Amino acid sequence: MSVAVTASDSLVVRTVPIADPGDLIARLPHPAALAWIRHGQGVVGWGEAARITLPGGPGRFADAGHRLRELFGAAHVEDPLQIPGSGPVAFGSFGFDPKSPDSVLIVPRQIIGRRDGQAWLTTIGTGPHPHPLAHPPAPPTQLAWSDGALSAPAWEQRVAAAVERIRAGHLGKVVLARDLYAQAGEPIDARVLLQRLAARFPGCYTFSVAGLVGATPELLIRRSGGRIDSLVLAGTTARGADTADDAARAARLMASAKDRQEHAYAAEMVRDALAPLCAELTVPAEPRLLALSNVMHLASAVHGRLDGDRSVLDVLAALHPTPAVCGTPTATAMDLIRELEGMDRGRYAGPVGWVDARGDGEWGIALRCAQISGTRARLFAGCGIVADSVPADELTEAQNKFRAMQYALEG
Ligand SMILES: C=C(O[C@@H]1C=C(C(=O)O)C=C[C@H]1O)C(=O)O
Repeated sequence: MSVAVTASDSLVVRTVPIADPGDLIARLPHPAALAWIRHGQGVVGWGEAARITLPGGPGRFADAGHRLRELFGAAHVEDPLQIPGSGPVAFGSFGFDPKSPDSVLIVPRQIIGRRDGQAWLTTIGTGPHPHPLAHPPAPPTQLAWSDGALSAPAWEQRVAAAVERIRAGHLGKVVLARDLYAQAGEPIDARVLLQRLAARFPGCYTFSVAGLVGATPELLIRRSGGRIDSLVLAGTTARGADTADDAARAARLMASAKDRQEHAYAAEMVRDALAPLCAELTVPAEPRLLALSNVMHLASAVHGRLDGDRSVLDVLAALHPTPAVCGTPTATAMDLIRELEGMDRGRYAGPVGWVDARGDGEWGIALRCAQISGTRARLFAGCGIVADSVPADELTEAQNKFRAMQYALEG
């Protein structure tokens, strides 16, 4: 594990209320953006007061909590607001696979937050603060697309292999993903992607952490004081060509035994993982429909009240990976993903979000996203596979999910 504190060993943190800053993304001074925004509310940050990189292992969430308690515990904090997201905040993104060494937490030098009619600015670290650079965002140009680890037909064969394993009784569900590359003529500016995603998917969580940029509909866990919320998604169909087609597709999704089963695996695991941590927990008996501009999902909104003093990172440790992105049983599905996907997911399908010094925070599952490295974007999309899955349909579903980031890059 490495902790690079770039400002000062003991952080100096100051939060002040500010007038409504308007569009948070427009406030980001340069492409290395940190962001977590939904319906125009959330937190954005820039600069690095500290960066914590974590080795792999199932203990990475506990390690992260420990390092942050040390860092924030030693900080000199002035925070008259004392609300979720005020005071010191770390943006984070964890590797999907416990074997992945990619997990990272970044404490920015400056943060702007906006929620429920309140706005604040937090400055972290001593010394001069980086001045907003006059670096206006420019959209990507000359995009060239190519397959990632597997071509579409090769990936369909892997889905067929997964269906065979499921039918043979090895497991109930596995989520298989694909990657896709986009090469641009100039370095890709995350702010353009964030603007496009936030405008097209206002109800999703538009995020950017250490080059991982996307708009996820899936809230893994929000902690505000003792209260927690989660939105479990699994079971997907494309949007219809017109209103009648859309309504017919929605009705088919709600009635589909295959999609209901995919969803039940995920909702039941989230219930079972949260129950021992909660004094109160409500899980709906039936999923409802969540419609996005590219796809529709079956969704279960879960609410609860934590028992005892647990940080949002403690809850993450209990939840990740849910069957929405891994499968059932978890260990068998993780092994099958390693065997069949032919790629390392990196931080795709891992938790992404932020945590403050009180242990409040909001974390989604990093979906509908791409890893940006200079002029290249690596996009990811996956689908839940069960006994009745049809490989060609799963390929179409993955292509529909890719559309979010393809739009972010192409406009
Ligand atoms: C794996 C992804 O999405 C997940 C899988 C879903 C499904 O299989 O129906 C639906 C929502 C997400 O939980 C993805 O978008 O890459």
